[in-house]
Amino acid sequence: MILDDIVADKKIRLAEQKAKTGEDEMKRLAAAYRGNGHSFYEALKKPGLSIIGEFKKASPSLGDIPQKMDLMERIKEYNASVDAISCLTEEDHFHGNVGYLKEIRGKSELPILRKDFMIDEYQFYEAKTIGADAVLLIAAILDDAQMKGFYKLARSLGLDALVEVHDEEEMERALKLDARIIGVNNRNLRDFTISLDNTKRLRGMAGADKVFVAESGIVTDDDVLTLKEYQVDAFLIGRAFMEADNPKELAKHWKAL
Ligand SMILES: O=C(O)c1ccccc1NCC(=O)[C@H](O)[C@H](O)COP(=O)(O)O
Repeated sequence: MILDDIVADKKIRLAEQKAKTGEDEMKRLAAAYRGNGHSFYEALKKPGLSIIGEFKKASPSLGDIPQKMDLMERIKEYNASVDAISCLTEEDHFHGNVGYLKEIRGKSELPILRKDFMIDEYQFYEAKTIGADAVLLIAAILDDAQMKGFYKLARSLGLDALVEVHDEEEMERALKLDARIIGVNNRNLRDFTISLDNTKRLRGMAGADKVFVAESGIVTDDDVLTLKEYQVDAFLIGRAFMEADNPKELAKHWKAL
């Protein structure tokens, strides 16, 4: 399965990174980081639909994604239309980089989600040093002890955690964790098929006190209207914005639907 390959490659990258910047040094840098603090949770929790606009250059399901505009231009579009930004920092399968997130941080006051495969404490300290406000915890690649430890670490660093689930069993685990932001991924990570029914099925399991995010496969007006009916707090949108000539107008249009 693709997740196994991604995690295996991530472990190799981590070993290389730690050889360059040791764990103690990364912790020191995280403690020394002075940022403005942008609340991912508050940005999604506020009344009305919130949109997280993603920046990605490639993905396993899409391959290389043609870039309609440079990153600077995209940041301007997102600054004028969305509520938070998601930046892929995974190198091997999404062609992401922590450098992109740093660039976004320098040019945006929106909260930023570090979209990566978080499997090691080191990445949380690094997320802090690059100016991220939130990290992704994917239930499918973490056991309960890891989820609990990483969630606690993220919060202790002042980072929010978007806990991503795909099915009922993973949702139960996210609820046991008492995660305050839960995302349902509509993409089946085995065959990459999309089903918005995932959000429909799982929405009821999370109470109204949770910030509920619908992730992936949101491309058409119908998708947006369907998901709005399910009372989600926020959408995470990658492909549609990457393919749009004018992501700002698209985000505004979808909010107004
Ligand atoms: O997008 C993939 O192919 C993928 C494969 C394996 C693990 C994760 C994957 N995507 C990460 C994401 O969560 C999406 O980038 C994000 O939800 C936005 O999705 P979309 O709007 O469909 O681009």
